[in-house]
Amino acid sequence: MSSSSTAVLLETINFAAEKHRNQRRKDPDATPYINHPIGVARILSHEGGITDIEVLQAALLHDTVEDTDTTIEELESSFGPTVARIVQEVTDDKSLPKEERKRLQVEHAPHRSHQAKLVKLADKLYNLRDLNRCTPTGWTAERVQEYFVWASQVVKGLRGTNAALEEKMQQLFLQRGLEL
Ligand SMILES: Nc1nc2c(ncn2[C@@H]2O[C@H](COP(=O)(O)OP(=O)(O)O)[C@@H](OP(=O)(O)OP(=O)(O)O)[C@H]2O)c(=O)[nH]1
Ligand SMILES: [Mn+2]
Repeated sequence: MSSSSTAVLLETINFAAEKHRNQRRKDPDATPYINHPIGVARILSHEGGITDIEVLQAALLHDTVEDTDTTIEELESSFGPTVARIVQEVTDDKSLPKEERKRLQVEHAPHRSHQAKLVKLADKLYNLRDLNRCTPTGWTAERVQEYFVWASQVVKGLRGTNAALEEKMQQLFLQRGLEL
């Protein structure tokens, strides 16, 4: 890695950490939210073999627009049009009802760019592993299983994106009695 890409990644991690500063995960320990985007980028790099820095940056930033006051314009001026576009592609429209948002993820997944599909895949892999690690506060076993079922529908539309990540995802679905 060149020294400039190291600096770019640190700039990106710092931006995400500041934006998610006051957010926590839904697990009983209320883990800092930033653990999730860092883990998603790490899955892409360490397990998916991804070296495209803009994909790794988009992974670090992927929940900033959906879950904080960050705008796409802000991402574009700080990190450029490609990173901003990938984050836009993986951002749900929070003004829509939840059921509609979930349905649109399934419908749109096959039409996303390759870079956005990579981020989506790693996001789902992280969240499924997190559900196996511990149940979010207030979630029943049925809700956890429903998340797995829905995630398998989304991941179906992401097939052919990254063999290593899809193989690991497949194992998790099989453990739940689901086919991909
Ligand atoms: N498994 C797990 N998820 C947690 C936890 N804390 C926060 N989350 C977030 O919750 C979202 C999944 O919960 P849902 O109830 O289905 O979605 P919602 O937040 O939109 O209501 C994921 O958002 P997302 O990353 O935007 O992905 P997604 O909405 O595309 O699934 C995930 O990152 C946790 O402790 N465990
Ligand atoms: Mn996420």
